[in-house]
Amino acid sequence: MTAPLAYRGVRAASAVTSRLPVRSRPLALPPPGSGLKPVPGDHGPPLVGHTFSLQVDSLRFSRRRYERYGPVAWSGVLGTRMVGVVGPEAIQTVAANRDRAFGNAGFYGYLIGAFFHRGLLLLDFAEHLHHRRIMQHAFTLPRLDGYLAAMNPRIEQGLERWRPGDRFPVYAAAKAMTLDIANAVFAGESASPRSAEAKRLTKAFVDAVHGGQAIVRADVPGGVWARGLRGRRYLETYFRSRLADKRDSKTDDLFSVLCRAESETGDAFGDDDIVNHMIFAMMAAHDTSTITLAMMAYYLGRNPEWQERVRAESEALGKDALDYDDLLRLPLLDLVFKETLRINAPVGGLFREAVKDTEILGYYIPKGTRVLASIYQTQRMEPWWRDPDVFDPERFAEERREDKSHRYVWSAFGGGAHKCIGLYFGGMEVKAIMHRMLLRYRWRVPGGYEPPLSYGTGPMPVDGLPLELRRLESA
Ligand code: HEM
Repeated sequence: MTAPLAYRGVRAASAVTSRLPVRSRPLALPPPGSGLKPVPGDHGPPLVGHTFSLQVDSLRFSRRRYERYGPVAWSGVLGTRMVGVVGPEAIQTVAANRDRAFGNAGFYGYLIGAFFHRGLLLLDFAEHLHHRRIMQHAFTLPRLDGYLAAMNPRIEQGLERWRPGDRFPVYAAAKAMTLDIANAVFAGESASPRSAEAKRLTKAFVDAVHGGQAIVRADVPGGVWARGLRGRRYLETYFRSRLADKRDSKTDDLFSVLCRAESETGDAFGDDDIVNHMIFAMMAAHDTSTITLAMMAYYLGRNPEWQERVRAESEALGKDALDYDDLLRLPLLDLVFKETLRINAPVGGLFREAVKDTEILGYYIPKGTRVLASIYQTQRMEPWWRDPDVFDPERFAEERREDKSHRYVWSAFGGGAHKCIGLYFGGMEVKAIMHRMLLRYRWRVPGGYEPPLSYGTGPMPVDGLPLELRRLESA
């Protein structure tokens, strides 16, 4: 299985642009007497800047930049100037946002606003808090238990459809399964995943997600952006046309729950809010869980001793379909989950825009500056992690707890007001699928294979991620 043509094209472009000379200069001069330092950096080649290098080899690019400029540096990326910041202190400044200096609407609006406008992550300050308080009610423990119960049969049917073989594309299979789960558990779509209705919904959704990752960010007919806009329009029509029924229904899918959700003060969502939140939440849940599941399978394939340990733990539980409480009985699986998210954070960074003049680690950040707080890079770099490229789940075990060195050294779910609202949902989904996968299959990575990763919102495999998958004798 080879990487798609588009990815190979971007890699070739990166090989060219990364060799072109660049001119370093400060982003902006700090106010005299402020004691602040100017942010160093360079735009990169005209127009494209460092877009290609960041997309095909984000880690190498960031490590080099760190060596050259330190923890705060600016670059030209995706048609804009962006300050990248690395390290737990810098992430904390941005995520905790104590001075209320960083807003989400500006940079996220620029990147994905055309497809996901007024999603929770794109709201700011008081309005964000108001919406979050209502949405929180869709993620309580009893709700999670209900979602898991609805998920279990879909997981079983999905795994049943897998055809083991020497090059089983686990990323593609995980994507099909999480999309099917999203249709059922989020949208409450009862149609079979093979029905025309479910396929249309899935396609619209996938197109909208891809739209946000387009390099050519314009409505060119037939282009990724244009397909994304079409997908968004379909999703709006889909959810809007079902709203009245959903408001009357008592079902337990997220769509229905959001229609009924109320904050402590009795506030509820209007129709537009529900449509916008549904589209965003499905996006936020989907690629993140899919990448985590596929990469977890990859690391377990490369580390058979860990695969056997977590399989033994799952077998000892003695049941296929998990309840929410069972997750506590799978501590080794939790270590593997955390380590996978450390090595391969699917949301690689937090995108913000300064809403007033401010500073990060003593560097001057003028109002309007776009900032990326780099989670992926921080989780993969010394001095914050020992042997950062080594898969070592036990670094999270009670005796070691390497993640305790700083509150933000492991921040795969972000932090502060916008911390992932679906973190327990995501963990539950990934673990429930992996648990059943361990009971049914054994797998390994074909000799020497390493997945080519493209960097969209975070690192993701581009080739389907082939594994040698075999059914267990006893399954
Ligand atoms: C392994 C899976 C997941 C990872 C790694 C992840 C990661 C993240 C991160 C890092 C953020 C913060 C982004 C920022 O501050 O800029 C975030 C926000 C968010 N996530 Fe997740 N996520 C995952 C799964 C989910 C799931 C399953 C859902 C929904 C069920 C979800 C819904 C959201 C929403 C709605 C936000 C915005 C929260 C806000 O702005 O208040 N995520 N996620």
